[in-house]
Amino acid sequence: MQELQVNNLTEFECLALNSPLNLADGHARQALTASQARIIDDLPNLFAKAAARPPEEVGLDACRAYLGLLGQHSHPVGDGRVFACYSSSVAMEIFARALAQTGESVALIHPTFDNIPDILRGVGLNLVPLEEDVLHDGDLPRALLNSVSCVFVTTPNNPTGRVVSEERLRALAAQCADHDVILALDTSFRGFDPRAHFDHYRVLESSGCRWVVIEDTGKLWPTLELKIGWLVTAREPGLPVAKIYSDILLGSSPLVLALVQRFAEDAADGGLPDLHRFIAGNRALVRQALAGLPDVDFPDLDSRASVERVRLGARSSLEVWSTLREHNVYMLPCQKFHWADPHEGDHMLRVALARSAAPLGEAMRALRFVLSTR
Ligand SMILES: N=C(N)NC[C@@H](O)CC(=O)C(=O)O
Repeated sequence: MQELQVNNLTEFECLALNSPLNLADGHARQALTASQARIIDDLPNLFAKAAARPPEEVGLDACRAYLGLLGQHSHPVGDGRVFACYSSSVAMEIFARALAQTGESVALIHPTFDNIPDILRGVGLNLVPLEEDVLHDGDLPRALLNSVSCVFVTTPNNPTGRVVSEERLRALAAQCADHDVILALDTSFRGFDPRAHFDHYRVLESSGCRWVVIEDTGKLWPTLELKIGWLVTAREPGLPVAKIYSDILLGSSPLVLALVQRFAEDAADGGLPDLHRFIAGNRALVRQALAGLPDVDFPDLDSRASVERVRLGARSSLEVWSTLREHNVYMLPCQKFHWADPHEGDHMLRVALARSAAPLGEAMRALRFVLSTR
């Protein structure tokens, strides 16, 4: 069989897109709840209302609803430094292009989803891996901060689910201020973990550091990729973000913004705790389905994110992935999360949890079968 050449995690995810047993991407693919289905049924009305209002108003209401849902009350919405993009990756590309005009090196959390290092390298930036334990254990080394123009952190991290605490964020922002290093946060998974709902913007705005935050509505709700990535900046980020945003976008769809607002309001009305219980139930299903298999365990016991890593002992994640594919079941081998040292991921898979129980259960039975025969 011709050797399959897969260049990044998203290409692994593309291979899975048409399978009913796609547990590869971290996008929300569970069934709509009843209240979410009512919002979708109301789309014609949403369309008419969004069309009749000034786009800026629609955007402000959507951002306030979403960030307010997640505890981000000190967000600078309305201050000309919140940029709505079609996705968080578009927001990241705009940030990366702006950053590349002012600096050369970025300390990037390791491991993390590989489209982040790929986007940063794609604009010519050099990357220095920032191991999670180094990030979480205390102040960053001065030598590191003196060698980069930006520290880029995914929190909660993907795939580990580790969250930067309020105390750690305050200390990290203070260090970045002292060294005049930009602090960038990708908060795409924040919706799943209440530990990430402290007011990050209050901490950042009072820190004195230059900062950028990328918010992503795309991981929470099954809206068929109708989502917004917000790029939010400090008052004076020292980056041409507005200029590069205008090079790429005039703005995002008022209909999508209005949809995000309605889903955020539904989440505030009990939907978010329900979602947390749903993901926790799926995490328990995964761990129960694989219980008792020799050398199989779960490295991220404290994670609340909508993904779960499975450690496979000496089994090769690529071989397991290939065998699962023969059963039309897809997950993610973890090598490419370890963008600076892929072998660290040789024996781990990532399972997507934002899926309905039936396909998740069927895929777990297939995974248990494959692991029990290796
Ligand atoms: N632009 C890209 N590559 N999008 C894929 C990304 O959203 C998937 C993801 O983040 C995850 O599966 O965890």
